[in-house]
Amino acid sequence: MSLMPTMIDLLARARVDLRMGLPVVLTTPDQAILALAVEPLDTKRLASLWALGPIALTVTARRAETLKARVYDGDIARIAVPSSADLTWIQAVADPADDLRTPMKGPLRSDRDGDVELHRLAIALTKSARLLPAAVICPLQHPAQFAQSHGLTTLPLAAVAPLMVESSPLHPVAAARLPIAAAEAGRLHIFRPEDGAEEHYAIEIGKPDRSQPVLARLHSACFTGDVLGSLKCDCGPQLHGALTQMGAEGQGVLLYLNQEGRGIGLANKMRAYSLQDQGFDTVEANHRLGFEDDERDFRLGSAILKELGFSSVRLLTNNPNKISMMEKTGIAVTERVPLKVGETVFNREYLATKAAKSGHML
Ligand SMILES: Nc1nc2c(ncn2[C@@H]2O[C@H](COP(=O)(O)OP(=O)(O)OP(=O)(O)O)[C@@H](O)[C@H]2O)c(=O)[nH]1
Ligand SMILES: [Zn+2]
Repeated sequence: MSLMPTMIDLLARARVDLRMGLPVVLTTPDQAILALAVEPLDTKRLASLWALGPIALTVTARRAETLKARVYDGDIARIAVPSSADLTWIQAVADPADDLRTPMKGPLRSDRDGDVELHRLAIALTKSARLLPAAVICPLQHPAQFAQSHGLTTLPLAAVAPLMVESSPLHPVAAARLPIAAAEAGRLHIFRPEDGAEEHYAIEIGKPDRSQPVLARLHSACFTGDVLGSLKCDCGPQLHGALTQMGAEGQGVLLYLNQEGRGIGLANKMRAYSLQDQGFDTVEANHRLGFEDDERDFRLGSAILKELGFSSVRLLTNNPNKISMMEKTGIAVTERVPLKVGETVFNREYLATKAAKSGHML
């Protein structure tokens, strides 16, 4: 019995299944659906899905608004898939890449009435799998039998929903001394969540006194900025500026949270960049893709700080949401330390948009 997968294991498995283009079975006591992520969908699997019955394409309300499709279900919309629709049609509705070239996707008809909790779960799963937030869905009559005969992962809503809402507990895995350019007295700690999602890191500079507020930064991963030195954002200079300040003060802690692209993943961030090349700003691009402006979970930051023994911080940030999330999750912010570095001609508009639309302090 103890070797059987727990609900957290099944959730991790479902994320991988969706990324591979496999269906997952989602159930309540009264109904069941088969859900596949649109992004890795192929013609063979789509044909097998059609053989089961009518299909709905579930997208977020953000994407539906761009498509001018009716939203009857709050934060999601169920778009009826016409029997003439092929894979290209489905992917064009889900993916805004060609919106400007082919603006007319419709007329699109949205389903209404009925219970949509399972559709909402399907969208949450595609997001947590860092895929485009869109799923093709078909009702299932005999879910247990179907899942068993096809070898599919089944997630009962009641058991999995609380796991999707809570941040997964994080555990320290390993730590070692790491002298860096900004400070010879560096120590890198690795934290691993129980749900199989990305690991996160903390670089501790010096030996900060746990009874005092520590100079801290919650840095979200930005491969383009941190590693490649992209001029489109200010992440690289912020990362190095924060470490340099910690080095100069002789102590501090920088959390490197693997929430690339404000939590949408690098592939989706590149989709957003491509939309930005078409003239949309950073917030509009996220919305056209079907995401909120910011999909990050900053509770991770407080969990890691607590695990390291800190209870209060002097937070290096310009983002008021980071401060309120720290406070809400039990880390006192005694001071906000502004971090203004790295403005370029390429990121000036991006920084202005963050100030105008996301409440960033200039
Ligand atoms: N989706 C999306 N993400 C972006 C874009 N540009 C940068 N990012 C991501 O935005 C995040 C920026 O992280 P941070 O610098 O920690 O956060 P912040 O909200 O700017 O707050 P502070 O820097 O603390 O003021 C990183 O995950 C980047 O990968 C963009 O145009 N679209
Ligand atoms: Zn960046």
